[in-house]
Amino acid sequence: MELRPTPLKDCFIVIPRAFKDPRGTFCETYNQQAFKKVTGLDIHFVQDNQSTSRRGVLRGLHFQKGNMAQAKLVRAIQGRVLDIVVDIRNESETFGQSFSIELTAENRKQLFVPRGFAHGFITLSETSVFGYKCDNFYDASSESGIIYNDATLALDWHLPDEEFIVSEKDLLLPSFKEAIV
Ligand SMILES: Cc1cn([C@H]2C[C@H](O)[C@@H](COP(=O)(O)OP(=O)(O)O[C@H]3O[C@H](C)C(=O)[C@H](O)[C@H]3O)O2)c(=O)[nH]c1=O
Repeated sequence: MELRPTPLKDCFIVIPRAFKDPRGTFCETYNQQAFKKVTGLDIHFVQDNQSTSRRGVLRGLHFQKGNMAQAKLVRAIQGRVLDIVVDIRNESETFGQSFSIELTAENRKQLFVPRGFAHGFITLSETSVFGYKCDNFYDASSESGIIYNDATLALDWHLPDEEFIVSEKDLLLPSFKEAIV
């Protein structure tokens, strides 16, 4: 498992080793021992999620507040997505900064998103299957988020606006400034 840093504190990229042979490819997509060895983190993931989307579907930016905040290990199981995270930890040296990365089934890249980050992704391929591990359970009452086109963050989602498919719920998300108070 390879570890690569990102510009955001405590957020990093992991790339599991792939074993290729004439049949195809095998990799351990998650191994707690290997993850702890390369990251030094003793994370106890308790919930796995999976969503399927078509090109242009933009999910996020989401986070759970307070004690129900979730660290996530996210990846593209099928297809190609642009994944974006924002550090919303007031005390962090990278507070308010964002990072984006293309996650694809082919590049096997996974992004570790620590607690205190907002997370979202847009599907760039015709379809995507997106999988992620969470270290805290879903709690609807703790859900919050940031509108995807927040002027302060000015995020680039890599597709033209007219291609975006956003849920009614996400269209009502607050601005960055409203969300972090
Ligand atoms: C997240 C979640 C949702 N649900 C139910 C609630 C809704 O009835 C339905 C769809 O939920 P939602 O529209 O919030 O799904 P996404 O827009 O994909 O949300 C996710 O998208 C971004 C990218 C994230 O990082 C979050 O993990 C998560 O919020 O699944 C559950 O039962 N358990 C869950 O953990």
